[in-house]
Amino acid sequence: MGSQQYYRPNAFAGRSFSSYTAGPSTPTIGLSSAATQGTASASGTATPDYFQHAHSRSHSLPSSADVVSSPVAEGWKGGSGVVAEVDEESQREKVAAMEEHQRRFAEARDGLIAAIDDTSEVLTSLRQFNGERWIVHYPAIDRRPDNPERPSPRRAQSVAPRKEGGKVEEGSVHATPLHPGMMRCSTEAPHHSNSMPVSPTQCATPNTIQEEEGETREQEHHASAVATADDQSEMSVLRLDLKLGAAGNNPQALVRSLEKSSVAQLLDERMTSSIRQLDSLRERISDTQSKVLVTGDLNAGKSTFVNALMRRKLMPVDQQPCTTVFCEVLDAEQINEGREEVHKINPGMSYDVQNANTYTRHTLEDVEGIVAEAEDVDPQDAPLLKCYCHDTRSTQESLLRNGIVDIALIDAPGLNRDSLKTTALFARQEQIDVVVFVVSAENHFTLSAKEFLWNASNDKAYIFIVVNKFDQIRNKEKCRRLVLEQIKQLSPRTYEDAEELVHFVDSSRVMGGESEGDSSPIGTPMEGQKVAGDTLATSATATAAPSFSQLEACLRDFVLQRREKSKLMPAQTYLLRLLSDIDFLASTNLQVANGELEEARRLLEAARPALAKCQAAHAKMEHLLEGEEDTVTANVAKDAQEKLSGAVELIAQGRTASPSVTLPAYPGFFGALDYAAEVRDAFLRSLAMAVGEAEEVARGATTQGVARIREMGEAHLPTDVERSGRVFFPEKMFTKRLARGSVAGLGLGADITEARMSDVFDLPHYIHIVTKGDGEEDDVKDSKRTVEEEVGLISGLSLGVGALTLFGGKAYGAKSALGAILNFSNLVANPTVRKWAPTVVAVATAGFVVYVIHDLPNSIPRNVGRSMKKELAGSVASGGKKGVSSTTNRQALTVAPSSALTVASPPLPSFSTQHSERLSREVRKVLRMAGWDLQERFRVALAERKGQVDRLEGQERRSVEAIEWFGITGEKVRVVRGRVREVRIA
Ligand SMILES: Nc1nc2c(ncn2[C@@H]2O[C@H](COP(=O)(O)OP(=O)(O)OP(=O)(O)O)[C@@H](O)[C@H]2O)c(=O)[nH]1
Repeated sequence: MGSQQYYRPNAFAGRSFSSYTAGPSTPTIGLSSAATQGTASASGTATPDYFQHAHSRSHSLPSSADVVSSPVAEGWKGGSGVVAEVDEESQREKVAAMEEHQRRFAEARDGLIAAIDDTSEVLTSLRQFNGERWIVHYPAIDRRPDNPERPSPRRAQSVAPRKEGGKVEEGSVHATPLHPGMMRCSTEAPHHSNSMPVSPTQCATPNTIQEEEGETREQEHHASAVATADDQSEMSVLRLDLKLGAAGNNPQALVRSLEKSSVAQLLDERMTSSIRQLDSLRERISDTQSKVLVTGDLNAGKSTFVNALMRRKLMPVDQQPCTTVFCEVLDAEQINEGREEVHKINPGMSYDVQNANTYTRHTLEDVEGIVAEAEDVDPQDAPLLKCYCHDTRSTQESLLRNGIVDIALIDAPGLNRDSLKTTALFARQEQIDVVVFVVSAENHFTLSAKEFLWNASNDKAYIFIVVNKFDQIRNKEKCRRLVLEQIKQLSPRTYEDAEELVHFVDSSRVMGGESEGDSSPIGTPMEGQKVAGDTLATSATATAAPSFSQLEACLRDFVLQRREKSKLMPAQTYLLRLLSDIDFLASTNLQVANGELEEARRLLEAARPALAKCQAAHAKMEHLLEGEEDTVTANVAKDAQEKLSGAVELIAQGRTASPSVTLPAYPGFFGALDYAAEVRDAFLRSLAMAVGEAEEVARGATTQGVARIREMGEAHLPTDVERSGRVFFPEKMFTKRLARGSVAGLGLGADITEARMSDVFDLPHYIHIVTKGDGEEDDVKDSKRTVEEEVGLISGLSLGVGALTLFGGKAYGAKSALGAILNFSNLVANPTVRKWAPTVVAVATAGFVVYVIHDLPNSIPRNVGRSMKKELAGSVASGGKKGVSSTTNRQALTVAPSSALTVASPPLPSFSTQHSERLSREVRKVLRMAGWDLQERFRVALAERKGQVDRLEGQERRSVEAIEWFGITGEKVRVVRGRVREVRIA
């Protein structure tokens, strides 16, 4: 066996690691037996250098106990010098193997620590990615059978597919060969973390073949644990524990029913707890200390056993149950700067040896008092003691100072109903590497013991069992058989390794043979022991019986081997499971992201052109709408203007604006004024008819406009956009005319219907005819003439006629009057005329009056028409005197009472302009509404398309990012996973 070979646990099985030097300060080969030491010195093969280049805590040759207990050594005992040389060679090999073992342990530990750090980093960034940039998909969502588009990502992508019989299929990327045995192991995953590779057979028969078999078995054992951790068909560490409500039986259904964000939130919590777990694993594997919990039935001799291991009386021993505290025995030399003392942890404090506030100091002698004080305390509140003491034995013999690892021995209270739970909880703590169960050979296993063992073996698989007080048993074989049978039931694994793990001893004998209690004070080193630093001189009383020495040797092996198993393997198993989960998550999410990217790009191929098309259609439609609105409105306005202007012209000529309205019959001279009123009414009705006709034309034009807008919608709106269901009712248009209460809603004042004298005798008109000789009037001048002026003209003309008769008279109106005077003067200058003038004038006047009266049926409509035309023409200037037309509704609102003759008023549009504006306004309103409806549909369609494109672009961006992220992460995880898988735990 060369120094390069891997450490093989079974090579040491049945023997011991119990021979180590005290460290670099004592670089001698610490042979414990004087004879062996002598041989080693004589041969001169043990050089100090050998240990110095290796480990600070190097190991040496086995102790005498080893030699005595080893079957090989038994055969060599008392042999020749050749035998001694072989022995020396064998020890050297052991040392070399142990060094290699330590090196490999450190390598494995460092590898796992690095993997823990990497995994923690990956998890942290996954959490961050989950929260900020991507909702991590939980595999159960995507592996639904009803979604064939998303095939289930194969969990075992990096695990060898298995065929019938456990053979590995070709193309497997898994390096570890799988075998039928693995299937069984797979179902017992929890135990593997504590699995003990040493078989009883190998312990008893250390031949080469069996060692090799043992090695193979060990490798397989480890491989199976690794494969089990790797070969998860479901999520394990990051598995969501979904057991809620009706869907509790079907977590996948529950996952699907939950929002993805809720699942991601649950996953985030799971990842957070995994990060915490990684931290604690890191702490645990970095911790150089191993904890050994000594527990068992009441009065079984636990304290005696601890004292025996320490070779000094530390814990109080009594025939009555007495231990009520958890007392952790530690090496003062290594941990407490060589000071022997007891730290009683203050309740509720987390112990820190550097922080004196977390504990109170006591002496070793105080332990008995503390234990006595705590007798009535609830086990849950049992004090925790840290008991620092020297173990003055050599590293070859001492469990505490073994030269490799710091060990803490914990003396726990005896199991009874009250303390069972507390101790069971304590035993399950991850920090506990080994449980040593002390049972009295006299009582075997009590109910509490069975319950504890049953539970503990689930968690720890292997329990170290000390059957104490064996000296009290007469029929030892029977006792041994019965106890082993019980162990077989309670902890099968322990039973399998019974030779290593079950020891029948008499602890009290180690302590000087005082099985009925020792009266020596607590803390007293045993006879033959000296204080720390002194060379050990083992006395006859301090030498344990062979069976106890063998127990110690096995316990040391067990603890040291367990240390590696219990510290590293859970970390490796956990890491592999976690990394497998992350890898699974990464590949699932990679698939999902690829699917989403593909989907986003496929949909974008259609969505982007659809958006562009919609935008273009919208722009075009806006332009068309504007044109349509303007065209229809302008046409309507023009038509109305023409129609109504024509109507007003007809009225001005004394004709009705509509053929369907006829003038009333003339009632005679005495009814002339009433006739004028009826004519006015008829004209107004005809005007209303004309307005109605203009409105009808506008309705038609609007209906056509609305239809064209609808057609525009049909032509340009995307096909998937719902069309407007609005129905246009043209008859609802123009229900309101200009002013309520005005005549026929024409926006005219009520006084327009009232007849006036000028309707009957339009003197200014007559004067105009007389003076100008034509029937036309100066509209502008007339329009400026006020009511008062007209009244003056009428009276002036009457008076003028009188004056013509009387050749005298008063002043009469302006220009016409002056013209008359001039004509009259010319006539008067002629003597013939002067002679006949009165007669001629009288006849002419009479004839004129007769003519006027006779022409009234014709002149009244004309007078009324002219008058109305003026009123309908509107005002053309502002700030002028208010005319008759000021009585229109609009002017009535803006012009002050008649007393205010000069007011600033806006120009009043004509009747036809008002109505054409009104019509065009309403038409524009209707068309705008129709257009607005279409615009709104376009707006919604555009927003939808824009939103869809934005969403898809976001999905595309996120998917690309996720693909990159999960690709890199998956790769990283696989690398870390490969590294973890390669870690070989001895
Ligand atoms: N004959 C014999 N007596 C023993 C042995 N070990 C312990 N005793 C005696 O058994 C009694 C109880 O021993 P302890 O060590 O106090 O037992 P314990 O399990 O620590 O007791 P609690 O912690 O109080 O449950 C004492 O009187 C011891 O002297 C042994 O191996 N042989």
